[in-house]
Amino acid sequence: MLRVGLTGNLGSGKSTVASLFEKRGAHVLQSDAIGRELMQPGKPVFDAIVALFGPGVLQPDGTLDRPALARIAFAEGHAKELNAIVHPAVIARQGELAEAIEAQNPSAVLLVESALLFDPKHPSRDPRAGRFARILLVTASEDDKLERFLRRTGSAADRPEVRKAEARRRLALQVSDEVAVPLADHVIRNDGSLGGLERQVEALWPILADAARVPELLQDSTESLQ
Ligand SMILES: CC(C)(COP(=O)(O)OP(=O)(O)OC[C@H]1O[C@@H](n2cnc3c(N)ncnc32)[C@H](O)[C@@H]1O)[C@@H](O)C(=O)NCCC(=O)NCCS
Ligand SMILES: Nc1ncnc2c1ncn2[C@@H]1O[C@H](COP(=O)(O)OP(=O)(O)OP(=O)(O)O)[C@@H](O)[C@H]1O
Repeated sequence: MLRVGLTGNLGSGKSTVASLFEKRGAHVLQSDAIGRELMQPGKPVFDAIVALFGPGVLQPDGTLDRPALARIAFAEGHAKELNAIVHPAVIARQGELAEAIEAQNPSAVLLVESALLFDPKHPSRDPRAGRFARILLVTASEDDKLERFLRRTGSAADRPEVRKAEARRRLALQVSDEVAVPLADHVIRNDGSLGGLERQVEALWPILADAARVPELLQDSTESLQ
């Protein structure tokens, strides 16, 4: 199986790219979705978040108040503590799901989608060394990222400038395209139409599918890291 880390900043278009690959037969694991699943009441991640941040992060129905948690993480500067709870659990769950996919289909292409594959403090520490044979990066202009993020998220009650400031705070915690491009094996530039995005996916898909089928290619890409 070819394990591909699919990354890019908030609003860059990773999920759109992932679904275009999925249409062609790739398997996709979305870190945000796995994170949400692990943050449900009763899960150890949920308990750890409430123990650390207090009952203020709960809604009246007992589920997590995500906007409240986002304020604590991004506006009040506690993202590091939240990440320390959520990320190891997400990575462990991804490992289990990846193994199950590989057992079913040893020549699968698996895309693991996350905005946070690179550590912003040590961006040159290559995540391929441990988890991925390839890194695929989706880039876009900052204006497009912000505009797409605003279009996709947030309640209509929030003022656009408040949501934009929130998006900028999240972006500041992510590795920039400038730093990530030289670290990636494949780059998809999402700076035009959805048709242009699909054409890039169409061109890359046979390369990834071939690499998944031919074990020597996998071997080559991991050996070059040592
Ligand atoms: C703070 C939370 C509750 C806000 O939830 P919300 O529904 O508003 O956002 P959602 O989870 O859908 O994330 C949307 C985007 O925000 C960005 N983002 C999320 N968490 C982080 C973070 N810790 N650092 C930087 N950017 C982040 C990513 O680009 C992500 O795709 C949530 O983002 C969270 O728990 N974050 C910490 C854990 C994490 O890193 N999750 C993402 C991958 S596992
Ligand atoms: N080239 C494009 N043209 C127009 N709209 C686009 C384009 N690419 C993506 N979008 C739209 O922008 C929004 C954000 O895209 P997407 O959810 O794929 O980004 P993402 O990188 O996964 O974001 P996040 O990290 O916030 O989850 C979606 O509504 C998507 O349909």
